Amino acid sequence: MSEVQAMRATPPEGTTPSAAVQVMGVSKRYGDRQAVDDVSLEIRRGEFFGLLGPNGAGKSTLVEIMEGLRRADSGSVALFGESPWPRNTTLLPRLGVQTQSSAFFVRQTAHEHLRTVAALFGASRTAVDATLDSVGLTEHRDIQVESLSGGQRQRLAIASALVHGPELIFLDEPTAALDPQARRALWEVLRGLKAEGRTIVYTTHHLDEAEALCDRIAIIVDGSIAVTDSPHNLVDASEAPSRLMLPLGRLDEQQAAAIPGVDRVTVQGGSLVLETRTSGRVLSAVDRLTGLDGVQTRSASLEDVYLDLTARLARARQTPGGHAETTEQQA
Ligand SMILES: Nc1ncnc2c1ncn2[C@@H]1O[C@H](COP(=O)(O)OP(=O)(O)OP(=O)(O)O)[C@@H](O)[C@H]1O
Repeated sequence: MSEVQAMRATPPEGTTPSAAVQVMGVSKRYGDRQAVDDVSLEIRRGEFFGLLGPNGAGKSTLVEIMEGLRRADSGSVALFGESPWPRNTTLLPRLGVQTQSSAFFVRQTAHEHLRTVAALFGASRTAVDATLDSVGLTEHRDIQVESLSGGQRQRLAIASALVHGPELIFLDEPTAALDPQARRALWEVLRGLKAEGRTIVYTTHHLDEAEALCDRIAIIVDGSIAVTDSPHNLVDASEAPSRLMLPLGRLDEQQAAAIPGVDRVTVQGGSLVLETRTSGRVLSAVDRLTGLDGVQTRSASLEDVYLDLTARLARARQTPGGHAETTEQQA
């Protein structure tokens, strides 16, 4: 038995074959930059799992290690109980991978490109047509890849990750170059894949789509997981403020700021915006002062939670020996 076969024959220690992805104590350093720092997480089969975090937080590095495209300095990864590293050809047909720098056969048309990718996995011509259609590229099927727009190319990269019907799909910022219609159309495709029981690992900077799509998310900051939970639980447990929007002219800024429970007052887009963590109390006060006609409320969103958490972590970093008081719910 070769050394490589011997390494594959033994699943990484502590693996649970029922999990789609297990990341166990993975670290990766580039020079003096610790890109991923002792990350552990488990993604269940059929789960839609989001990876969020600021630029340079280590998301792509972590995902590439999960995909078996990059080697971890330490720790291990198991996909369906098997190590993706060194290159594990038995796992490849079960994985769909779209990276930020997907490679294309640029002299081919969109349809030829996808047929070529499909042929590598033995996927059918019907699958090619259906996948091209699902990403809205049917009318561009005969255009050369190098003549497609950035967003169309991105859709082709997504199609290339999906065409062979993989069980585990990694999408790294798939909607980055998509227009709003294409973005929403992709959400529907992804919801369909989730309904079929596929597992999706999804990196995004769009907090609204993480909230709309993901069963759970992990927020990564400086190579470490700051929090892992469902978007619902994170928003529910968060201390991020709600916002009350009043039409301008009803109260001035001083009056609004004097209401007990109001943390901050700003003027935004024709509204006086009151941030509060006690919205019921503030609403009652606004009702007494000016009535609630035309008043809109917006409860905290995942974006608020994310901004609140990353700001607190950044402040904690700047304070020697400081630590952020987060609602950490490590997986
Ligand atoms: N091949 C590499 N060589 C050296 N440094 C790298 C390499 N790839 C990434 N880095 C560095 O590692 C850190 C993590 O980068 P990574 O691309 O994983 O972050 P990210 O969270 O995916 O960022 P983004 O949201 O901007 O895509 C960054 O500081 C980046 O500059």
